[in-house]
Amino acid sequence: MLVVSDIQLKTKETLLYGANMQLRKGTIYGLSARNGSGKTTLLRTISGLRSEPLGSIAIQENDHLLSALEVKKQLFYFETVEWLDPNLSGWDYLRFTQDAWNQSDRPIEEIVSFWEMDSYIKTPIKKYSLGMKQKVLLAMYGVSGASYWLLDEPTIGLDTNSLKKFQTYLLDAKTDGACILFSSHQNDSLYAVCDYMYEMEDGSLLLSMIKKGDDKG
Ligand SMILES: Nc1ncnc2c1ncn2[C@@H]1O[C@H](COP(=O)(O)OP(=O)(O)OP(=O)(O)O)[C@@H](O)[C@H]1O
Repeated sequence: MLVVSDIQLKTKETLLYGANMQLRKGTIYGLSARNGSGKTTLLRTISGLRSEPLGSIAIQENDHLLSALEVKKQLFYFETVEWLDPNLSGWDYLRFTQDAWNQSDRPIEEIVSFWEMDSYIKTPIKKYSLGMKQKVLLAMYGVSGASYWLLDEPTIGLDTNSLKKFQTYLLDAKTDGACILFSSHQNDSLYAVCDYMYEMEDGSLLLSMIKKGDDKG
C-alpha cells in the first residue's frame, strides 16, 4: 500500500494543505481537478521527483516499509511523451524499461502487439504521431512490471480504439495486483475504470467511491 501522510504541496502557492492518501494494490484511483490545481505536482511528489518538507510518502508491504531502492523498482512514473528522445525508438525505451525495472517476465513483443505498434516500434520517435508516442509511454508501464503506476493524463492523443484498449490494459493490470493512480480531464475514462476518485479542491483532497452500474453517482 502506498501511504501519503499529511503532505503539503507548495509551489508559488499552497496547492494542498495536509493531504492523506492510502493507495491499495489491485485498485484503480482517478485524480481529477481543475487546470493548474496541482495534479502533476502531486504525482511528481509521490514519485519522488520533487520533495516537500512537510508530510511523508511510503510504500508498506506486509508490515514492512520498502527501502528507497525497493520503491524505485516498484513504482513507475513517466510523466509525458515530451520526455522521449526523438532520436531513439519506442523499442529502445521498452528495452531500457525492461532492463532497469526488471519486474515482469511478460515479453515486450506481447505488449507491442497489444498496442498495435509492431509496424513502427523500431523506427525513431521523431516519426511518431502524438497517439503513437502515448502508446509507447503506456507500454512502458506494462513492461516495467512495477506494482504502483502513476500516470499523468494518460489518455492524451488516444483514438477511440486505443481508449478502449487503455481501459482493458488498466483493468488487466489491476487484476494482476497493480495499484494505479491516474489523472485525467476526461471524466468518462476515469469513471469507466476507477474504483475511487480523488478530487483536488481548495487545497484539499476528497476521496469518493465510484459506484459501478449507475450513471456516475
Ligand atoms: N516548478 C514550478 N515552479 C513554480 N510553480 C510551479 C511549478 N510547477 C508547477 N507550478 C505551479 O503549480 C500549480 C499546479 O501546477 P500543475 O502542473 O501541478 O497543475 P495540474 O493540475 O497538473 O494542471 P493541468 O490540469 O493544467 O495539467 C500551477 O499554478 C503551476 O504554475
